[in-house]
Amino acid sequence: MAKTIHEQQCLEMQKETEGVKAGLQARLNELESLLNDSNNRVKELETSAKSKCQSWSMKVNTYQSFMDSQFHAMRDLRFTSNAIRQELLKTQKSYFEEFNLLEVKLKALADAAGNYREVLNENRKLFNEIQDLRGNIRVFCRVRPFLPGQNGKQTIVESIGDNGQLVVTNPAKPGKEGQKTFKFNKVFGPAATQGEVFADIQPFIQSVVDGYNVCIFAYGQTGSGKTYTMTGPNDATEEEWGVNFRALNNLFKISQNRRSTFQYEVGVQVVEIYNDQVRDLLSNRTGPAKKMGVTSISQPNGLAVPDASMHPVLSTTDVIDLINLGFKNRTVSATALNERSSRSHSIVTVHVRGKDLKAGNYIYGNLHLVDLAGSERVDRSEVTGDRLKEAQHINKSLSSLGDVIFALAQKSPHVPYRNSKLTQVLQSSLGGQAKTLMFVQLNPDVTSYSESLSTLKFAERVSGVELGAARSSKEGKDVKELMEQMASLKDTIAKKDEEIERLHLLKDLKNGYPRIDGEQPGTGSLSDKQSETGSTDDEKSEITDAALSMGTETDGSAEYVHSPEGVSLGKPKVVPKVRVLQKPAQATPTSKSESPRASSPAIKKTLSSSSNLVKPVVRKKV
Ligand SMILES: Nc1ncnc2c1ncn2[C@@H]1O[C@H](COP(=O)(O)OP(=O)(O)OP(=O)(O)O)[C@@H](O)[C@H]1O
Repeated sequence: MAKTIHEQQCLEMQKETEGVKAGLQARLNELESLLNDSNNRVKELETSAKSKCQSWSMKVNTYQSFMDSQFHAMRDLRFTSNAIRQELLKTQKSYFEEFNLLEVKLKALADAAGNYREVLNENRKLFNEIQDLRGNIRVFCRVRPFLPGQNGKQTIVESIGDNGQLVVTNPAKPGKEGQKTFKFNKVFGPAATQGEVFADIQPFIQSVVDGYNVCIFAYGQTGSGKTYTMTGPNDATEEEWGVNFRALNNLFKISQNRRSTFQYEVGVQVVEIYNDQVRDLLSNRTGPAKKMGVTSISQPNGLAVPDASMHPVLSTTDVIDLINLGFKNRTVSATALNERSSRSHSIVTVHVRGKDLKAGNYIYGNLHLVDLAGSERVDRSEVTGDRLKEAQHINKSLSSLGDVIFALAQKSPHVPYRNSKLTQVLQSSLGGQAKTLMFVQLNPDVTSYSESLSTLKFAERVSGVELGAARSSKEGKDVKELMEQMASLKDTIAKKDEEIERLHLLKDLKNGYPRIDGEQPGTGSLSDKQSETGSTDDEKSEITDAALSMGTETDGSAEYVHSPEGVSLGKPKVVPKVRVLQKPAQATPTSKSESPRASSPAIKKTLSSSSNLVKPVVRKKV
């Protein structure tokens, strides 16, 4: 039994052991499979770790090479920055040195700038003094070339000297006998270009910008080239521009050059004087032109014709447009001499106002550019009626212009500006500080000889008596002699001045006395008017008297030539004769020119002492 129990126990234990063994075997299997799984997993992990490791090592390599490159770049940068710093220090040093140098130079410049204005003013003064020394009334002569189709025409011009000498030959008297010599400031031959002519005018334009008044006018018979000189031919190219355009162009150029010191404004008026009436050629008005009044130059704005439209101009193109427009409106008519001849005086007035940018004050200058009407004699033009009236007005105004210039040159105390609208309009630019330049235009054709001679005599009268400062600065025997003559002439003039004063006194006393013929002024006949042209007003008589005292000749011969420089040709010791052909109307009782003073016995005596020297002429010929 015990054995059975034991056996049973053994069996149970065996069973139990087998059970445990089976369990353990299962567990072992399980563990084995787990181990296998783990091994696989480890392998997997190992593979993944390896690949990650590889990728990391690649990344590390990339990073390392990036770091290396950055390091190199940094090193280069450091080098560059060091080099730049060095360069900067060097530049700074050189800048510093240059700044110091600049400071020294700037200081010098500042000092120079301080003196600049003074030097500028001094230069301006000197420039204008040089101009004054040359004489404030200057006469240039220009000989027109023969026109196309005029080949083979005979010229009256014998020779043109560099010194302003012009010799003309009378076609009726060939040889030396028929030659006459004239002297001007300059003579331009037929080949002279517009540019060459302007080169001699330019200093006048500079004077305008410096605050002077300047008058440039062209005088001569119809077709002698007045318009060509002053404006140029129709549709002129820049080469052919006349004085007008070139003057304005130059004016703009000078003002531009001075823009750091002066600010200039330029305005233009264009008027014409026709039959002694002033018309605005740039007016917008339609219909009949408005009559314009002429004021005295004492007007604060300095405008002689305040009613004429004023056009601001900024460029030469503006000027060309305005002048062309103005000239289209000019009064022209057909004459026997020229198919379309200007019968009026055209005046382009340029007003210049310059503001001194430092001082703040203004300077004013004006420039009158005048294309005068043809100066030919009435009978030559074969005109009657209205044309005759035109011609008489032209004659009168041209004579008045001559008288004014003559009186100015004589330093006469009375300048007869009021004798014509022309001289009234130009008053601010004639006399005083003003500078006057006359172009004497000549047609060289022999058929125009007598007109040309009369033109030259007019110019001679204007220029020959001018007593500019230049003469007083010249040395030499001739000049000394001339100075003595001048002194004696001045004495004579002074005596005449006294006489004039006396006459004025008498006139005042006589004021209110009736005219001896009882005729009212202004109702005179044509001949009356011509007498008036030749004589009337007080100033004219005064000038004529003064002129007569110096010796008046009437025969028209030119034995003695007055030169603008005071150098005589031919007979230097002869006292210059002043030719006064427009004699006052001899105090004839019917003349409108008869003034109350002429009825005074004293005055009659004065006039009669000179009246036998001069014949009254229908056309004033100067
Ligand atoms: N220096 C010159 N060179 C070339 N042609 C000229 C010159 N001067 C004048 N002429 C020509 O001569 C002609 C007459 O000139 P212009 O019209 O200027 O005379 P004018 O004196 O003004 O006459 P008007 O009194 O009738 O106005 C024009 O055809 C002009 O082109």
